[in-house]
Amino acid sequence: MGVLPWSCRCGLNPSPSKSRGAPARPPPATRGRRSKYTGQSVRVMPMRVLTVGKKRSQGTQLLLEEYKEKLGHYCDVEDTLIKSNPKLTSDVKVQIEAEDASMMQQLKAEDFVVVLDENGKDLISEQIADLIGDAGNTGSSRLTFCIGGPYGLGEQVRERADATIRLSSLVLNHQVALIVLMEQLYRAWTIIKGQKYHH
Ligand SMILES: C[S@@+](CC[C@H](N)C(=O)[O-])C[C@H]1O[C@@H](n2cnc3c(N)ncnc32)[C@H](O)[C@@H]1O
Repeated sequence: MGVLPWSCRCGLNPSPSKSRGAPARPPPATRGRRSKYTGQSVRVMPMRVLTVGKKRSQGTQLLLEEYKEKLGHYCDVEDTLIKSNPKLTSDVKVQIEAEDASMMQQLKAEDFVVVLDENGKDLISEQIADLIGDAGNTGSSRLTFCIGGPYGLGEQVRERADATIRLSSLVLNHQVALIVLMEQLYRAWTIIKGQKYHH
């Protein structure tokens, strides 16, 4: 059987025993389950998630509340919904610029800004824990995550980013991205605290 066309690009092969390429990630048994901050005291900064969008679905809101409560055991968490397409324009460029300006208004100089983008840096969960710990050492006073609307984030926010990360190589709906991010932030804190959630 020939190698599937996508296997060389992503490093995965449907039949690992016949694979010639390196796997995209190390197998779980060899992956570290700890962050460099596991078991250490980390400066706790409030977290905020900025999302561009319209009214959230009930399901998203329920899950969001659940993760806000879980995360709230470790740090203050705030979520802010930025109105999508405030100018009600049909020009995509104008829409992105208006959403970009609204998001920039929310960002303060003392924010450590993490932009979520499907082309961002690929992190494993332990590295999200590292990111939280590292951000606490920068002198920033708040950790802010930015999720774009249907056409993504604008130039100003992208340039303001202290880090740009991705949650998957797939493009996610902004509500899905929000929930995945919240779960990963909760997971990251359990990694820092050495708790049993992550194994
Ligand atoms: C529907 S996506 C927008 C996709 C659009 N192609 C773009 O240029 O960003 C809405 C937002 O969800 C977030 N998002 C979607 N997929 C993501 C992924 N795989 N990793 C991280 N964030 C993602 C990003 O913040 C993105 O701006």
